[in-house]
Amino acid sequence: MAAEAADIAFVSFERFLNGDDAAQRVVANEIYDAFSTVGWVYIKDHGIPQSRVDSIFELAKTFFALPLEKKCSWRLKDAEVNQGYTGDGDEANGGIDHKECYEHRRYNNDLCPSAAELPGFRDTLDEFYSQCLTLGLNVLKCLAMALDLGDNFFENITKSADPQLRLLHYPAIERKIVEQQGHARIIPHTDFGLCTLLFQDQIGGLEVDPFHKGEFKPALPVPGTVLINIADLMQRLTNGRCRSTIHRVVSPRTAGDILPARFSIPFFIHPDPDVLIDPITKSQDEVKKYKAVNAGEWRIYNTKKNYTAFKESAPEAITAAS
Ligand SMILES: O=C(O)CCC(=O)C(=O)O
Ligand SMILES: [Fe+2]
Repeated sequence: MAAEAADIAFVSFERFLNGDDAAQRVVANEIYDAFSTVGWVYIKDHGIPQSRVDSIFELAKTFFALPLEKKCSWRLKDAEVNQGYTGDGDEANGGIDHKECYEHRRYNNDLCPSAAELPGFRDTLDEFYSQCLTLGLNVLKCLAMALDLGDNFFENITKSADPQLRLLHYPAIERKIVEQQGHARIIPHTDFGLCTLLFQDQIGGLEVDPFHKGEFKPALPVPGTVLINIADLMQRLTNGRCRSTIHRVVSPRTAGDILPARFSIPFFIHPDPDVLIDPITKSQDEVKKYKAVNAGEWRIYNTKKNYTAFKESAPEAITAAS
């Protein structure tokens, strides 16, 4: 059942972190090449120690192993805040996902287990969050360099941004349940912010459809790397130059009637809520492919759309702006 893996480039970030301006520009162009084709890149030598990443997976295991009742005491209540625990079945836009999540934020973080409830959880996640934010902003700086937007373009639109660090658990489950029509571990979707950092364990099952032809290919786990993918707002902002591509999590392409549990850790970067995402054009005759949208409204709209419980209250205004 081995399938050809998606053609996702590997870029070493060491030359960005320690190199001179010329070395940084080479890295920037490599990243841009990946983002403007498949929309995904593996970054290695990124500066976040593997031991830290491993410790976050351990925290996730501890958290999700708690009784459901306990996890529900931190249940996500408000799509506008989008922080806390989401149970299996509570989130999926147009299908059925078999997963549970915990969302961690830097400013709105009331539904986070306290040090007394889960020692080390908040502090370790806070530290990891800043490491992800630093790496993410550096990768965005690469994009700004490659696109000649001014090196600080993204820094300037993320000053008060409150990205979302997500711990994801796909429980062990019978293969035949996940493989029913309309079901998945996470159904095909694009992410809706600027870009996403994604750490995954060794189980597999993440697949990307790079050219939207319905041909999903595995995006294999590679230790020591982080996957980064472009999301919808970046596609809009770059007038389609960077591609937000469809992905899903399904059964890993291995034998067995029971799928083992899988854990992953995405970090979704969104701009400041008051920023207008208006496509950037490079010449006078380039036509804008997308309407301008307000980043804060976009985030709330898309979050509400995904949560079964909040769906009815999703504002209609943005639907017309696609
Ligand atoms: O679990 C994964 O590997 C992917 C998760 C994902 O695509 C998402 O949460 O948006
Ligand atoms: Fe995703």
